[in-house]
Amino acid sequence: MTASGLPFDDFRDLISNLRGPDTVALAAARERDSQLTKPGGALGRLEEIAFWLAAWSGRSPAVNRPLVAVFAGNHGVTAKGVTPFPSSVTAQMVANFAAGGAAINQICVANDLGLKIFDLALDVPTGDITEEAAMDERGCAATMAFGMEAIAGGTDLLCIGEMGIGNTTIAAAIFHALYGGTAAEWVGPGTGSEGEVLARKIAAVEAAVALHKPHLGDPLEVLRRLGGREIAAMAGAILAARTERIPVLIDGYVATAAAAILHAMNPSALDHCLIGHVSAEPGHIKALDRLGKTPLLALGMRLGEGTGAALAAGIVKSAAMCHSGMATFAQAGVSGKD
Ligand SMILES: O=C(O)c1ccc[n+]([C@@H]2O[C@H](COP(=O)([O-])O)[C@@H](O)[C@H]2O)c1
Ligand SMILES: Cc1cc2nc[nH]c2cc1C
Repeated sequence: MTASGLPFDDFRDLISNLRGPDTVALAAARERDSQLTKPGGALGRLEEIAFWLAAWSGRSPAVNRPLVAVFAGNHGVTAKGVTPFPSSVTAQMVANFAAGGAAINQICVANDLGLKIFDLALDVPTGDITEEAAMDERGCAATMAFGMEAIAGGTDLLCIGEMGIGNTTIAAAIFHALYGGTAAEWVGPGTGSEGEVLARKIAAVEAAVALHKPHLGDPLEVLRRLGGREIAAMAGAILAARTERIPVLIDGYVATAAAAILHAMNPSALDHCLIGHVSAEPGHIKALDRLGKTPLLALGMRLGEGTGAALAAGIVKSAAMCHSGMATFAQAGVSGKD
């Protein structure tokens, strides 16, 4: 935070001055790929992933310390009856993550990924977005800064995930504010809302966007007013990864809402990110279209926790291993094309 400026000023500066891809590392990766023992292009999107790793890490493609960061927050809007589960489940699931009992724990073990959980003042839900701003500017900026620290321990592939009862309402409000359309277009079942709960969810998203409308031209105001702490922290983590040359995998509908805030500020802000999977939440594919992103996986999942990103990390690891470990035609004595 600057001594004189407003809390958001440093983020605005950072986002408007992002560095681009490392074109030297990218060219070297393309050159090596052309020599590997396979027909050119035969590894399909795995080759593109290896090039993406080179461009955004600035090194030869490698994934040695992949990390899943899961950010957890609670939301005042749950008072409006927008989700079938009580907010207490957020802290209970954080305890389950710590004990190793959640889906994300198993996927991390299966793919040899590190896992860190960041819980964000779960006892103090953010403001109910249908009545007030979720956060004040200082709190929102401080939470983004906290998210930036997620990579302090070091990683070379960051998977972004979240846990927060009520946060599919929050994500829908963010997408509705950024991309327009109707509230109903962006609202889906989340953990399983239907009937009256779903109707209240649509009404809450409509009411929140109407209340804050005059301020929603500024994406950081969308984040502050309609977001939540885990959304702000994910935005901070994605941004910090860019400045530290760490490629990022984004999870589902909710994590994508955090990414969309950065993209609205600078359309190149997500160039170091791939989308791990498309969630079953119906608004996700529409949001990905707006971001110009093609997800790696489509498994009908709608859990959150970073599970879709973590599964995709297995593919990214394989892409890096093929690139770094395969023999060249010359090394293996395999004949090239006539
Ligand atoms: O990100 C997704 O694609 C996604 C889709 C459906 C549900 N979720 C998870 O479900 C929780 C929020 O759902 P809800 O119904 O309480 O708004 C939260 O913990 C999310 O991680 C996440
Ligand atoms: C049990 C449960 C686990 C979750 N993991 C992510 N969101 C979740 C929501 C619920 C309700």
